[in-house]
Amino acid sequence: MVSGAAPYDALLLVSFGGPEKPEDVVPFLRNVTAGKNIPDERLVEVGAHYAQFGGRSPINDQNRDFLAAIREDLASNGIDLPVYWGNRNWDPYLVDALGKMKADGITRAAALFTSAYSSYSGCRQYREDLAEAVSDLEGAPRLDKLRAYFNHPGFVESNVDATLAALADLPDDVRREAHLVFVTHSIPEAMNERSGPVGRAYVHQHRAVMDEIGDRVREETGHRYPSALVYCSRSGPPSVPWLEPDVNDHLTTLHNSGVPAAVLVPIGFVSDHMEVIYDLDTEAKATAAELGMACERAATAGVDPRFVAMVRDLLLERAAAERGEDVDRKVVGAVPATWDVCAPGCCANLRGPRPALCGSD
Ligand SMILES: CC1=C(CCC(=O)O)c2cc3nc(cc4[nH]c(cc5[nH]c(cc1n2)c(C)c5CCC(=O)O)c(CCC(=O)O)c4C)C(CCC(=O)O)=C3C
Ligand SMILES: [Fe+2]
Repeated sequence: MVSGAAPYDALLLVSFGGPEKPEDVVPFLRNVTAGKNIPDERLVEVGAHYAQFGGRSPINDQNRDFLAAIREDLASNGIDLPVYWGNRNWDPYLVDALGKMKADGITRAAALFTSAYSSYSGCRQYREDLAEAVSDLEGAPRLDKLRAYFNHPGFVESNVDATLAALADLPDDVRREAHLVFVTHSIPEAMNERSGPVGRAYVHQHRAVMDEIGDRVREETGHRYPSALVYCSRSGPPSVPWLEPDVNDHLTTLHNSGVPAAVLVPIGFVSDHMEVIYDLDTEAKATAAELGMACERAATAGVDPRFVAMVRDLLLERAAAERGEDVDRKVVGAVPATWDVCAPGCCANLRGPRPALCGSD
């Protein structure tokens, strides 16, 4: 059978994983922070965030919904391809997913990461964990990572509509004076310096998304909302510089300069992860309430049909490229489509080299 997905015989959804019950929280945090320089106080603090939500992260349920939506989208577009799911840090683990794929006779799969941007944490670390997962698995399927999709129209347009909807939810009398506050996960400055093939891709890619959303919101509303890129979820010791400003500090700064309203746009997250429901919906919303600022949070891409259809588009694009055909790589904004195969040293591991899949190194 020749399908649009050839040479692939499967799709693998690669994600972070999260705890599903209180007893999972400590072992999950140990998995995430093994070998990382994260202070104990930070772990206690993050453990309390999970406890506040019954010890259950929303991320796995969101991936289950995403998988169901991807399967339905592929099937209704005539693409008969099994879809698997594995996580770096919690059950179902990557090694189990790959074992199942091998047992099912899968030989070559495309992999979609639930991270839209280039950085060690969002790309190479996943590639390293994939390499580790196949290291003891003779005959494991070959894997190709689908390109970073921060600037794919399916991702950006979902976020544009979510921003417009959140603006519409602000009180009428403050809407025109609102600021857009684009939020992503903070990372160490040194990690940003080494993101992508030439460095700083993490911030550069986020800025491109922020600018494109700002332009499209202006087209729709006739108003250019002032914007900033800010960060949440800083960890690591205080002596190590991470990307700033923190979202709470930024809201305070806006308030002090007389801004009465803000829309939080979590462009760094593809669904409502713990960072979104805790750092934004709980903590940042409380900061805004204390300041007396109106504040709405835009929805994440989640299972927006455009975002789900993007997965099919990226799969078919890469499949065609692997077959040696010319491909039309859909992108919006100022940054061109990113590479299919990561170059040597792309998103360098600052702790030293570890084997990684899906790259030329
Ligand atoms: C760039 C980035 C993404 C986005 C890309 C992607 O999506 O992969 C991301 C996603 C996520 N991060 C998550 C959770 C955690 N991240 C931590 C720690 C860290 N994250 C970092 C960066 C990122 N992280 C970094 C540089 C660290 C320091 C330690 C290290 O260098 O690795 C810690 C340890 C405690 C703490 O320090 O906060 C936890 C618990 C969850 C699950 C959430 C849920 O349960 O819904 C998700 C999706
Ligand atoms: Fe994280």
